[in-house]
Amino acid sequence: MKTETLDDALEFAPDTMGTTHPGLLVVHSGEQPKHHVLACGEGEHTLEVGRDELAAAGILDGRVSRRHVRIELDDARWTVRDLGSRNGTFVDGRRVQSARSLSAPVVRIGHTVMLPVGDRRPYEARGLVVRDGVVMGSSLLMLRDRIALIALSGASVLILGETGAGKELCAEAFHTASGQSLSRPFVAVNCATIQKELAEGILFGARRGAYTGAVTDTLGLVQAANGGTLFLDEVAELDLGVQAKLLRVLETKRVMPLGGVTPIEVNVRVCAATHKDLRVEVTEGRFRGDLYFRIGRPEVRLPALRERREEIPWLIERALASSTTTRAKVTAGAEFVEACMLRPWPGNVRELLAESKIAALSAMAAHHGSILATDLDEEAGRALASADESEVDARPEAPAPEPEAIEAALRAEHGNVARAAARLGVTRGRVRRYVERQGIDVRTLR
Ligand SMILES: Nc1ncnc2c1ncn2[C@@H]1O[C@H](COP(=O)(O)OP(=O)(O)OP(=O)(O)O)[C@@H](O)[C@H]1O
Repeated sequence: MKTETLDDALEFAPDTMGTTHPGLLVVHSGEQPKHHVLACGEGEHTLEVGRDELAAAGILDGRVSRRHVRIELDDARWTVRDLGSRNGTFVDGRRVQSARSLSAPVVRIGHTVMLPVGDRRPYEARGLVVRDGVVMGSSLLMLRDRIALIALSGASVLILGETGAGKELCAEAFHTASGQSLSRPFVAVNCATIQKELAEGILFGARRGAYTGAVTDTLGLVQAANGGTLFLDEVAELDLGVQAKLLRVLETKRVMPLGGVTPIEVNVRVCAATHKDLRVEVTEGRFRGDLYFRIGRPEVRLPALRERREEIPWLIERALASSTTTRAKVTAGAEFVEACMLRPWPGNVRELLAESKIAALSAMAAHHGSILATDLDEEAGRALASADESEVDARPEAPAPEPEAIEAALRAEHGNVARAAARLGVTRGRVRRYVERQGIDVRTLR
């Protein structure tokens, strides 16, 4: 179901003339995160960017030439052309004269990182907000408005999203918008971590003597959330028997602790989250249909970090500011930000925050005040190795390369493990294990 909001007017469907509204989003410059939209002229699809255009947006970058780069959106393809600049144009991390791509590339000129966008209007209208340390680009701001509307309607909500993308923050936003935040409880539980045998006691409580070891009455999480919000993270992992009991609690607004005889009145709002498709879980008999219709609708989808890359420079800044070790001691260089924007981040915001801190420590250990692309761990933010990859690695017909060959490849690739592995035709894991075993410091090869 699509939740109608007043904000839907801001969803910017292509207008009836079929015109697009391309632009360029400056996301980082001069070691600082930015959020500036450079617009093509009305009805135009080409934009030239140089020192003056950036200066007009308040961005001073001495490494950008007066006429630097031209970016064009034509027939759903981006073309990026260097205009004879002194310091070059980089597209997805590689210096180019000209490049064409179907997906929007990461473009770097001088110390400035930019993202072309097919429709600049949401970025202009909503901007980017950092509130209480939470970074919200235009898609998150729209999502927050939707969640607020659902909360006000009194319904529950299901948040779909990958691990680390910020589902719990969305649940907190739901709680706050329900008008329940003032002294009302917000209780979060990760259903994947509850042992099946203990689940009922944990959720619904237990009376003394209900089972061996129950020496006192224990309060369940449902009762703890009474009057407020119960956040059921990874709800698809809840045992089927417990699902039935939870549904009953929600329908009757009464909970019966294990070993109890009198039900207790409870009033909780449920916000559930999962990275699975609950409809498939229902079809395949792992999730109860009746519970799905009670807590699985309406749903909102939290975009993965790679779908909202404009937030990455701001999140890196948050990561550095959140630790006294790194705060005001290192800043993020443009090439580091660019490298981060080119990785898929399967662990989303959680992973980016952690890896930014590690990179900052690496920069500090090397005594440079700016974090470089080479400070980013080779494996950070990359897709996790699949079982297939390890199988390939283990095949007898793929003999391990000689140590000399590995070291030569590492030297040729200046310590870059992924590129050395590609050069040797083996997996990254194999080269990385060799590096670890031999205690090779790849940074000395850079
Ligand atoms: N937009 C954001 N701005 C700042 N920090 C964020 C943002 N989104 C997530 N985080 C941080 O990233 C971490 C992971 O977020 P959260 O726990 O909400 O993710 P999740 O989707 O619930 O993850 P999981 O499914 O693994 O439980 C937390 O430390 C959170 O504070």
